[in-house]
Amino acid sequence: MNEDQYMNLALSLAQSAAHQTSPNPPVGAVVVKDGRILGMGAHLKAGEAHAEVNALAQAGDESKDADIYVTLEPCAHFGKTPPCADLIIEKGIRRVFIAAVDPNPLVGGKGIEKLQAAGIEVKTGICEQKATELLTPFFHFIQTKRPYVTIKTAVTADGKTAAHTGHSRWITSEAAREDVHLLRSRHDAILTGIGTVLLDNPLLTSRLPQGGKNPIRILLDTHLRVPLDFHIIQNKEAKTIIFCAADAQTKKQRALEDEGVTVIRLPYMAIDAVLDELGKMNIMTLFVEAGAEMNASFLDIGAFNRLVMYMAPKLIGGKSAPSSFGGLGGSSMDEALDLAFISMDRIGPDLKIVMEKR
Ligand SMILES: Nc1c(/N=C/[C@H](O)[C@H](O)[C@H](O)COP(=O)(O)O)[nH]c(=O)[nH]c1=O
Ligand SMILES: Nc1c(N[C@@H]2O[C@H](COP(=O)(O)O)[C@@H](O)[C@H]2O)[nH]c(=O)[nH]c1=O
Ligand SMILES: [Zn+2]
Repeated sequence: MNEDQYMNLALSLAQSAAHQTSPNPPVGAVVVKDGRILGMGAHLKAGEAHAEVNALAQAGDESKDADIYVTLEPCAHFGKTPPCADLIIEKGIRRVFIAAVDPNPLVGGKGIEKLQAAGIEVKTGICEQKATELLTPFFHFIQTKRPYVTIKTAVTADGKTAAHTGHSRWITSEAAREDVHLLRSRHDAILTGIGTVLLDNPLLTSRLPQGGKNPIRILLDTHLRVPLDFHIIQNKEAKTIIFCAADAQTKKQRALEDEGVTVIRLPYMAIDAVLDELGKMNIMTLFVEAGAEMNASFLDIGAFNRLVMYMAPKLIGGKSAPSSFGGLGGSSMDEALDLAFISMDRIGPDLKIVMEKR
């Protein structure tokens, strides 16, 4: 195998645990000597061993004079775990191959410096594009202290998210809806608005045949209008946090808190303020599954990173049927927000289109 193949193996290890390392990045590592793989590992949980530690533990004493392939620059600081750069030096590794450099101000470049100072040969940029894609949410979170935001919308081919009556179940197929649940399980939190809750009474859990983590439910409900008997309050399979305005009823807040709900009052209900709060809670990835008005408030300030659109080959029509983004909207196409198409896949009879904001 060549450098790229070993790095691709490390990347697939990182990818396999990508949804469980938050707020740490997903990282994979492979230890190789004379064409033989001596150890491989991924970072599995924040606060636990880093990928390099797991791979070097497997390689044991044979690590001396071996090569290590790691998808992110080895850390050089004491976080919850000791620095990987020191361990790599201690184990007598000969060469270190790195995919992406860590933008974390604590780490960036320091790991490489330490390794080179110890006479270890370091080569960076192997499969860098793939590694950077996988690390995008983490890099965004580290640099902005806000979650990486994915908006999901399900539309008919004429762009509607419901009939003009509000009826919407279902637009997309079982298969597409299961894919949504997979996405939910890959996110730390899922956000919706009181409009969607009053219309759909959603559970917002990830109900997958193979199981999966339930994201924390985030509800923006300015005046605490959510009925106490709704699923988002009564269902205890996931935590629910409600953001409301400073003048919301304290009686209702107490009743919600008695149900185990966390209520956070904001001086002003704005997406920026919510994202800052979620960043402070170490929520690295946020999934927005809401209605046109909520989506429009994210669009107005460009506060999202990715848009996942599920499109069904159906036409419903209706001049007042809702679409994915409401609000006032831009007044000329020059004001349109430019995205880029990242992928387009078929899921059952539907399309899954992923776009990213540049
Ligand atoms: N109407 C459709 C969707 N509608 C999604 C709604 O916004 C709402 O989040 C869901 O109904 C949530 O329900 P629960 O969490 O499963 O209880 N989403 C989809 O992907 N396809 C559709 O056809
Ligand atoms: N997960 C990971 C790294 N993560 C780096 O270390 C920071 C977390 O440190 P700690 O709190 O000790 O877990 C994280 O913000 C990122 O900069 N580094 C690595 O060498 N290998 C790993 O597998
Ligand atoms: Zn480390």
